[in-house]
Amino acid sequence: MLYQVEMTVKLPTDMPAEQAADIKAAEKSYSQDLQRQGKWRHLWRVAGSYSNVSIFDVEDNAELQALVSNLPLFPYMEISVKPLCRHPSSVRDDYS
Ligand SMILES: O=C(O)CC1=CCC(=O)O1
Repeated sequence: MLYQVEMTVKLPTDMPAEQAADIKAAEKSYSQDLQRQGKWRHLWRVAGSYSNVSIFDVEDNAELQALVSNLPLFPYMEISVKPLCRHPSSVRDDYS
């Protein structure tokens, strides 16, 4: 199943810079691993913000919940999820 996930990062303003850098590095490593597995299909920055729009390709709601809740930045993000299905006018054949 495909999901559009929008994540907005809200780090506490008083978080030490080194701690923030460590969490961001862990987030990058975690997300790149999922991208290489094909589970995190797209990762786009929303221009002008500290938000991203991502497309996940996972088995079901439970797998999405597991992956997203393990994000190192999860405690510091607002997240919205929209399930996607194929558009009848789409000419692409590389997703279901
Ligand atoms: O910077 C972000 O949008 C948060 C994030 C998600 C994956 C990643 O590497 O950073």
